[in-house]
This record gives sequence, C-alpha cells and structure tokens, in this order.
Amino acid sequence: MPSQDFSPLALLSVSDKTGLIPFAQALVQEHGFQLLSSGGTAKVLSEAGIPVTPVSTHTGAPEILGGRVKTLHPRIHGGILARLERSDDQEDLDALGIPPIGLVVVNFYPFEETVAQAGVLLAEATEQIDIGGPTLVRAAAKNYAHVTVLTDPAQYPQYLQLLSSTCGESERLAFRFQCARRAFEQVLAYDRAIVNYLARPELTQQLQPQSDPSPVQEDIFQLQGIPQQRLRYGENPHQAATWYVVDPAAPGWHQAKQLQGKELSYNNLLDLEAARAIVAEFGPEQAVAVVVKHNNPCGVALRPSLAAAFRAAFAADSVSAFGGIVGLNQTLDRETAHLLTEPFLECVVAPDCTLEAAELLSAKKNLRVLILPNWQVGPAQTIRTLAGGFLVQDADPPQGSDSQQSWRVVTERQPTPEEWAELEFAWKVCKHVKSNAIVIAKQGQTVGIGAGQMNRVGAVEIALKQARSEAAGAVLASDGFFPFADSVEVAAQSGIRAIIQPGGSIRDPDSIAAANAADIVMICTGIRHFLH
Ligand SMILES: NC(=O)c1ncn([C@@H]2O[C@H](COP(=O)(O)O)[C@@H](O)[C@H]2O)c1NC=O
Repeated sequence: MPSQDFSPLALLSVSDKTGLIPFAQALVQEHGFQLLSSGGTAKVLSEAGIPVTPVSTHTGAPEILGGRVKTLHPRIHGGILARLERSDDQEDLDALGIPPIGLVVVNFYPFEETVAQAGVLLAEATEQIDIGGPTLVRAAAKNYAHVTVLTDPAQYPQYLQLLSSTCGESERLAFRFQCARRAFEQVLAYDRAIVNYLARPELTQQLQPQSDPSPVQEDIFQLQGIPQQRLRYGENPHQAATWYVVDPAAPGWHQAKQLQGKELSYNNLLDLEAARAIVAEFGPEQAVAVVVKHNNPCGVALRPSLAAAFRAAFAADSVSAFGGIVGLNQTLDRETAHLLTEPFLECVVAPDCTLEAAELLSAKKNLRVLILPNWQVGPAQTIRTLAGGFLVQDADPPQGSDSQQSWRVVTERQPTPEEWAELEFAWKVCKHVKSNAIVIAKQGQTVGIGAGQMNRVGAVEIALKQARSEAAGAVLASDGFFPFADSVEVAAQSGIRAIIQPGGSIRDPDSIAAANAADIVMICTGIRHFLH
C-alpha cells in the first residue's frame, strides 16, 4: 500500500453506480481509504461487503425531507473545505472533531434524462434537481489544493493509476486541478439544463393555482460594459459619468474617429446618437442633414446635395441650431465644410470626410468632427434605469415594419405622390422627437417642430407658431393619435394640407371629419412612435 500524504477519508455519493464497487474496493483494499456514503450508495457498498460509514452516522443527522438533505452538513463541508496548511482551519476542525476529507466522488441526479422523457410533470422534474451533489462538487473543486473530486465513473481508473504511481505532489496537484475544472464545467452544464427546461413555455400551465399567477419568464439580464472613457462630467458638472462599450468589435461610437475638437461630453454623445438615429432613417441615396439640440432635432432636410441639405436643416430653425450637433449621411465635402465653419456648432458627424473638407474645418478648432463608418447600425435594445432596477425594450428600428404599404388613407381625398413623400419624411423625423411630438414639413425640410409637450394640441400650436406662413401647404406628422379633433382644426386654420398619425383613438371619426371638412388628406399608420 503506497504511503499517503492526503486524508484517506473519501465521500462517495453517486446516482450512477457504474463501476462503483470495484473502484470502492480498490480504494479500501489497495489504498487504505475509509468510506463515507449517502444512503443509497452506502447500501450498495455494504451489500457488496465493502466497509462504509453512512453519512448520517458520521454527522449524527439523519437524511431528511425524502433525501432533499443528505450530505448538507458542516461535518461534511468542513471536512472538504478545510485549508489544511492553515492553523486556524485546523483548529476549527480539531475543536469540532471534524476529520478532513481527501476524495469526493459524486455524480448528480439524472435531471436531463428525466426531463427528456415524455409527460414528465414539473413537480417530478423539480425533485430531480440535485442540490447536495453540486454543493459537494463545488466545495471539493474549490479546495483542489487538498481534495480530489471525481464526477464521472470514467475517471476512476485514471485516479487509481495515479494512486499506485510514484509521481510527486506537483503531478497530483495538476490532476486535482484538472478534475476541479471539469467538475465546475459539469455543474455549469447541469444548471444550464435546468434553466433550459424551466424556460419551456408549457410549464406555466403546470404551475399550481396557489403559485404566482404571472411568473416572470425572462432570463436574467446581464449588462456588462468595458470602460471606454471617463467623461469630464455627466448631464451636469456635479454628476460623474463614464462611457462604456458593450462589444468593442461591434459597430458603435467607440469606432468613430474624432478628427478634431475638444473631448466628447456626455451630452455630446447623447445628441450625436440622436442625430445618427435620425439620419439612419434615410438611405444614403439622397443627402440628409439634421441639427440636434437637447436630444431633439430642430431642423432636418433632405436635398440632392449635402451642402443644400445642411443649409436647409440649419435654416429650418437657425435660432435653435446655435450650438447644435449636426448629423450628415454622406461624405463631408468642401462645400458643406465651408457652410459648417460659419455658425457656432458643437459637433458634426458624417460617414466620411474629404481631405479638403477636413482642412477647412480645422480652422474651427473647438468643433468636434467625427467620422462614423457604420452609422446605420444602432442598438437592438434600449435601457432606462428606475429606482430598484431598469427597463429593457427593443429599439424602435429605422425603416421597420412601418412603411407606406401598411398605412391607410382615411379621408375622402387621396394623397398625391408628392404628398406621400412629404408625409413619409415628416413621419420619419417625428419618430425622433420627444413626445408629444408634432413635425410640420414642406419640400423635404422641417419648418416647425413641437417637442415634449404634455398635451398634443399644445405641440401642434408650437409647431405651427414656428412654421408661421410656411405652414400653408405643408404636411403635419403626429407621433400619437389625436384624442380630440382640435389639433386637426388648428392645423386646418394654418393651411396644413396633409396629416399623418397612428390613428386608434375612439374619437378618430371626429378628427377624420375635421380633415374632410378642410380638404386635408389624412393617413393612419397603425403604429405609433412615442419617445420619452
Ligand atoms: N441532498 C443532499 O444533501 C444530497 N447529497 C448528495 N446528493 C445526491 O444524492 C445522490 C446519491 O444518493 P444516494 O447515495 O442516496 O443514492 C447523488 O446524485 C448526489 O449528488 C444529494 N441529493 C440531492 O440534493
């Protein structure tokens, strides 16, 4: 019998008893182990004539709750987890008379096999979730410095071979470490099988009536970010802020190249993202420019050239555009750069920039100029915090299911092709204005925007006031339905000729009647775009 430099006490607790008897025999007869075992395992061993102490005898605590608690005892876990090189751990063991355990042999209740059978009830499957086994395995794996953990009968011969060999402690430690890693992998796979099973939709029906009638079915949401930049401050100077990136390899602002200008601020990043999202509503075929202020667009324009688009977007509300953030969807050229150098602007972002344009812009040292290659790619989900948690929702996608094909003309007059185009433009912009949102547009340019109002007619009035005489012959978009006919009536008085809105109010007929009375075209999209 080789001499031992580890505890010869082994705990065997296995559901799959394959190879158990010869292995246990070898442990006892050839290597001098004393065996501890849980009920069923102890029975098999003693029937085979192998000396074994039941865990319940060792702990003085009987197995209870029909086997739900067998090995969960400090006399077991203290013996497994003790760091034998530490005198304080040793003192604890001595004080309580706990012998260290050097080998733990466990395999789990066959959960996967159980749930693979047809017609297994949730209650039956739940009983097959092994608690004590993974606890033993995790404890032994954690203390790999002193304990060997075997989780598969296929490991038995290899372990016996190691015991018989003359190899040194470093090789034994390497073996224990490898077994520990394998053990944690098995625990992980076991838990994954449980999670997958519990996610089966049909299980909800099997829940007892006294259980929660609306259990949360979602998986745990894990949010992890890599710090990209400690920002100078947050929304206000007294708020600390950091910018995190979820996946450095995926498209996003971390891939933007800043050609010049001061460091990006928290508010710059928010406004840049708002500008990107608006620009992403439009394809690259036609030039689009947007000026964003406080996360709302104050001017958006669609034109054959980028310079013309910027000129129109800026002119849409040149008062608000002061200090704005500009988003462009085409390569920033010399002509556009020239226009950008005139007003005071905070940032400009474009998918690319010519050398000439970059040179011109360099005269405006403080203007932040960014090149964002994958500007169409936005987040798939959005996240907002609240006391005690956060909310996650799918992003409102650009050019999603909301298209002309699904829209309905609800008025007597049908839109002309030009009106269809104008309404589509206004609708796309309106989606990016804080609710209640109203956008008035004419010839591919916003002329009035009512943002973040607490009542819809108030937003209409603000937008009309800003549009002034331009409202005549313009189109109007509303992000939510009209609760009353008043918004349509006010719009009609200013000469609005077409309206796009989701529809869905019980008073839709009133709004439609008001539109018909004023010869206004109205489209109901069937989809709304609140933005809070
Ligand atoms: N509850 C406990 O304390 C506990 N301790 C060990 N087991 C598991 O019981 C099985 C062995 O039981 P038995 O020796 O009674 O056949 C093993 O799969 C082992 O992972 C337990 N069972 C379930 O959690």
